[in-house]
Amino acid sequence: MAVFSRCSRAATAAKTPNAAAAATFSYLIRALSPFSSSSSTTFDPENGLNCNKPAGLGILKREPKGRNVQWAFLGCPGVGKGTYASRLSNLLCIPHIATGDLVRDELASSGPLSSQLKEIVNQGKLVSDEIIIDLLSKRLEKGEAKGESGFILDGFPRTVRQAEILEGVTDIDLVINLKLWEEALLAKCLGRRICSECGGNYNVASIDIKAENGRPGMYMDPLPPPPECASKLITRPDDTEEVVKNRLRIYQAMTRPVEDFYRSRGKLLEFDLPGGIPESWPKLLCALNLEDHDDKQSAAA
Ligand SMILES: Nc1ncnc2c1ncn2[C@@H]1O[C@H](COP(=O)(O)OP(=O)(O)O)[C@@H](O)[C@H]1O
Repeated sequence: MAVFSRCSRAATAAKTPNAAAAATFSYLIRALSPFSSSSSTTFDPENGLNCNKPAGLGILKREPKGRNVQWAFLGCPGVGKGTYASRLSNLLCIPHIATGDLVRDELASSGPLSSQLKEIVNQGKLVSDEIIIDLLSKRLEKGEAKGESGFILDGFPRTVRQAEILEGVTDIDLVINLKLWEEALLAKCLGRRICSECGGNYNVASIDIKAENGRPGMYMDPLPPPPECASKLITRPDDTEEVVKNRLRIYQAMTRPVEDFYRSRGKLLEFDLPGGIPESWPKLLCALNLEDHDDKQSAAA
């Protein structure tokens, strides 16, 4: 609650995004910089990636800043931000923080924001910058208390104002912009299933787009649940056709400009997904100058 008050004060007192940032994220400056040495993944120009896992890990060759990575994923609903952010989080041993998950946790908690959020999310609209920053701040604060540092953000920033606030308090290393053909996005959102018990994410959609007009075809296998989850699958209430189409429209209006924000700062990595996980994961690793010698994740795709 203390963080929420600080956030509200900052939002009303500050006139510019950066001024708002300084107040709103004041504790984040303490939380994120300098990085704690207790973390599990660090960039080291001499030795590359230093991770607790002893062998078979990626060797990170870029961003030798001597601290944990701070990356963010951009991309339309259904593109696979969660899938690839979670894989990179496992590989690099840094937290994957999805603001959509924070919103859903808040919804499930029946806290004071719950009914307000339910209406917004179920219509496919964006939650206010103040609320989302408050949820993210609390998550980072909790992580800091556990010794976490560095992060892979998924679903944040989604507005230029969020990007400005984030940029005002920390130096994001890289923003990965995942791209997929629009006809696949809708099908992937509609095919999304979640295990109500373990929270695992699966997809029943089988994407088969035929080649046409010089454009190659694309095939993406479904991502079936393991037998123990098969009878417990649920669909997100905001994954209906009408709401997904609205989310796609809102992405174009509100989040597309965030791409330009990072492009102009030389931080945007554009990545066209070539297909499903087996084709895309190795190519993404390559684009990031990462290696995964112990790629059990693809086998479990
Ligand atoms: N950064 C954000 N700003 C505003 N609203 C957000 C943000 N992140 C998540 N949300 C809310 O949570 C919902 C679900 O987010 P997410 O799981 O990231 O969806 P998607 O699969 O569409 O990328 C969004 O439609 C929006 O209402």
